[in-house]
Amino acid sequence: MNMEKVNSVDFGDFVEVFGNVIERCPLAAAAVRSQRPFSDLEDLEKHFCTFIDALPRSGQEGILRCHPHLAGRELQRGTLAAESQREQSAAGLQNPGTDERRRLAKLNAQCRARFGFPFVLVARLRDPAVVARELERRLRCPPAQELRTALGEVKTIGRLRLADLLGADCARL
Ligand SMILES: NC(=O)N[C@H]1NC(=O)NC1=O
Repeated sequence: MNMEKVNSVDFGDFVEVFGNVIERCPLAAAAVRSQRPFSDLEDLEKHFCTFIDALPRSGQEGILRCHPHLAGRELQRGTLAAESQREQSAAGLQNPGTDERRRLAKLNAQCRARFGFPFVLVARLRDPAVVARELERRLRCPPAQELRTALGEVKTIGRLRLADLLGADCARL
């Protein structure tokens, strides 16, 4: 898919295609579309980042809360959004060993209790042991730092999803 196409599709198609660049947040795509025309992938990505940065803290936390748990029940059931299912499966999180599953569930619960939102991390670039180690490290960080880290991960997940959509000849457009 080229940028000419991205810039010319109608609102409904744009939101349909880019509606999960930020997990379960089609509002981001709806807002970004008004910034057309986009010059290239980086420009489009920049507008998604600007949308996130402009939100009040409550909105940024809301974005994080829209993310499914890493290695959670939805992944085992196959009910995640297609992108999440692919990313978490690529990290080997679908079939972790029993100990690893317990460890991740405990870390997820501790994160929710401490920060009020789930851990968000670019799953496809890591494996289960690295994910668990990373979560243990982040659990000890101050809340403001964890919010910044998690939003940085959301942006990277979004950049990779955009690259997938634009790199592939998107059949939905
Ligand atoms: N919680 C969380 O990080 N979820 C995700 N990360 C990722 O790369 N895909 C996801 O679904």
